[in-house]
Amino acid sequence: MSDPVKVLVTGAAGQIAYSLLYSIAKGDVFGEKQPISLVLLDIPPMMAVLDGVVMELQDCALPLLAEVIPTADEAAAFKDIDVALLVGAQPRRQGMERKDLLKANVKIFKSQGAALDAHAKKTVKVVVVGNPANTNALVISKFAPSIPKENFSCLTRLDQNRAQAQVASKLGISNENVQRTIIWGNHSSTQFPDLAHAVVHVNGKLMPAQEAIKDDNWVKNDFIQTVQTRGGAVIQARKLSSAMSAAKAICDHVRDWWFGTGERWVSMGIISKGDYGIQEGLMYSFPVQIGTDKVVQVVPGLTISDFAREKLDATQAELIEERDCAFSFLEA
Ligand SMILES: NC(=O)c1ccc[n+]([C@@H]2O[C@H](COP(=O)([O-])OP(=O)(O)OC[C@H]3O[C@@H](n4cnc5c(N)ncnc54)[C@H](O)[C@@H]3O)[C@@H](O)[C@H]2O)c1
Ligand SMILES: O=C(O)C[C@H](O)C(=O)O
Repeated sequence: MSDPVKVLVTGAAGQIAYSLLYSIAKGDVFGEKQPISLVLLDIPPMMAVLDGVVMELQDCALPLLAEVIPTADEAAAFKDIDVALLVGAQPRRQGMERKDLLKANVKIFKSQGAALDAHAKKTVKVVVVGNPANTNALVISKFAPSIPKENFSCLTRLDQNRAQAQVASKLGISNENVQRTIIWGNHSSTQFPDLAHAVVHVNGKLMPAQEAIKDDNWVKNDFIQTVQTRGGAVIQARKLSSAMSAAKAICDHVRDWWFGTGERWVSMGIISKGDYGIQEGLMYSFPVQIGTDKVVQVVPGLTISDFAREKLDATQAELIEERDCAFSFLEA
């Protein structure tokens, strides 16, 4: 067997982690032959709860779980890690937008950026989940200047999965028969879930999703709004933010980064290099393909309609505002 992959999960005593840790430890992400060393970071008041999580992981008697390291110490947590899954942050409650969390949460990512810079492997792959995810990811990348910018991402895979599931449900087909749904921009209610390039298999035939749906009003209104506001709808129903679906999306995101996507397109927040006219340096969700070398590349050459352009720019404008606000808090 190979050496363990060292995976840090922050917010390890929280609700997303409770679903996520089992999937990682049993081999859903890094494969059924890859041993895992799990590092679990949370804040000091949560250490007793974290002890319970550690007991449960032990009681799962999983063959791949080589070691579990619970800690409240950032330096110890980031030491020599291969993968950082940064979940730990306040979740939003009913009536809040994700950017309302900015003030509390950006400080966490500044401090963790310094720890990442000082202690992690330079090849570390970073996925930010804690909201507002794009801006937190941008903050941590700035405070970890020795880690290549390409190694930072934020989670928009949950939005992609939501979009895929909405289309599957509309057409009465299975989820695997819907491909190339795209999420552009911010993991917020300004994100643009885009079906212009999506394809579906219906009755054994591959066709553009919009041709199969035959309902432009649904594509341009109901679909977009449902995906944009799905996180809020879950909060309203559960009184807690999404956790099971978020954990599943994190697994999808990391597995695809680790092994590559092949011909599939997936959406993830990455630091813009200017593709599709998006300001360089912003953490923006694009459709990407990932090679077996773990290199992420934006899908090139997509036609952007006037309708799409407006949406791409609106979510970009929100990200610029969030970025400026985050850095003003950090400088204050
Ligand atoms: N990007 C996405 O798609 C997506 C989806 C769902 C939730 N989220 C976000 O993920 C975050 C976590 O959600 P949750 O439901 O697990 O919340 P939760 O409140 O159940 O758990 C968060 C955990 O983070 C811990 N924490 C707080 N500060 C920390 C720090 N500095 N270091 C380490 N741990 C810290 C808390 O003690 C808590 O145990 C929230 O910000 C939520 O909004 C993002
Ligand atoms: O919406 C939230 O605040 C939680 C999460 O980001 C989600 O999309 O479910």
